[in-house]
Amino acid sequence: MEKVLFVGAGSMAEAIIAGIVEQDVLPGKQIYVMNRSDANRLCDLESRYGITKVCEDRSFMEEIDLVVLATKPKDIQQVMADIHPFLADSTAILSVIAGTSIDTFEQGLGKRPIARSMPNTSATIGKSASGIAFNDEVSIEMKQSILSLLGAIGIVKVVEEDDLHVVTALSGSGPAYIYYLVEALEEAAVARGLEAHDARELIVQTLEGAAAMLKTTGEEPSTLRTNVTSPGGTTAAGLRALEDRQFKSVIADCINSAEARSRELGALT
Ligand SMILES: NC(=O)C1=CN([C@@H]2O[C@H](COP(=O)(O)OP(=O)(O)OC[C@H]3O[C@@H](n4cnc5c(N)ncnc54)[C@H](O)[C@@H]3O)[C@@H](O)[C@H]2O)C=CC1
Ligand SMILES: O=C(O)[C@@H]1CCC=N1
Repeated sequence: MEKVLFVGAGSMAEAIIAGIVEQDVLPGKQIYVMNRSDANRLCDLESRYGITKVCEDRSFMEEIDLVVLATKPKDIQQVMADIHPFLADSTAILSVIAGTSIDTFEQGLGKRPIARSMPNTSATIGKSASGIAFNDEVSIEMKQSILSLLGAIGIVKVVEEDDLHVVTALSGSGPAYIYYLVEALEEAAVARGLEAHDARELIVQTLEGAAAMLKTTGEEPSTLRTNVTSPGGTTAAGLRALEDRQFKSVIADCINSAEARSRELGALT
């Protein structure tokens, strides 16, 4: 894969571009980026990542190997109408758009190789947790190229297309839940008298340590939780407060609501 065009230059596109450039998967100049408006945004990306910015000219498009669609779902019909006439038949599509189905892309862009994925913003530092599904037009070689592109920005799981809705709810939106947890922990700690700076460092290290324990020990989270929980101790008291407030049911509501919204967004496009 030599030339990749990003349509949409928002936070997700930047996270992936940053990951690709940082991991040296493609030189910046082979990454073309177009946006609806905001020329300053394209200049900014050009100066930071060395990408090639695209304005009115569409003649370069027939040389593009892969188009990454990174607009909001509501803009996709307009995007497809804009780019379809200029794409070569062999150009593949990689969507990162929440909800929108492969079927919708096939209707708007014709039967061609299409991958629908769901990365997350930790792509910026090569730590995305992405899901992906392919249509039947994607060759083995193209699949490998796309998987290595996404692999450069983190881990990738190939899933059934329908499961991308729950992947979106879990790991696409997931970083926001973790940041919200950090906010809540910090507010509680500050309310109990800790300096915000100290609280933040303690929380982030606790998250990092817990994630590393899960990865390196291979233990079940419930076992690791039990190891922390002394009978009659502080952790048991804290966990009891979470259970009293139906913590697991709140989290299930969170995932179910996000999944339902992904399906809704898909139906709207
Ligand atoms: N932000 C996140 O954490 C994640 C977002 N996504 C998906 O990525 C997509 C983009 O999300 P964000 O980057 O957060 O949104 P964003 O609003 O930051 O970026 C969207 C960009 O698309 C551009 N755009 C709109 N219409 C266009 C058109 N016709 N032609 C060219 N460019 C156009 C806008 O100018 C904007 O820069 C969404 O579909 C979202 O579901 C997926 C995974 C994670
Ligand atoms: O909130 C959203 O709709 C997008 C999809 C996953 C993360 N951000």
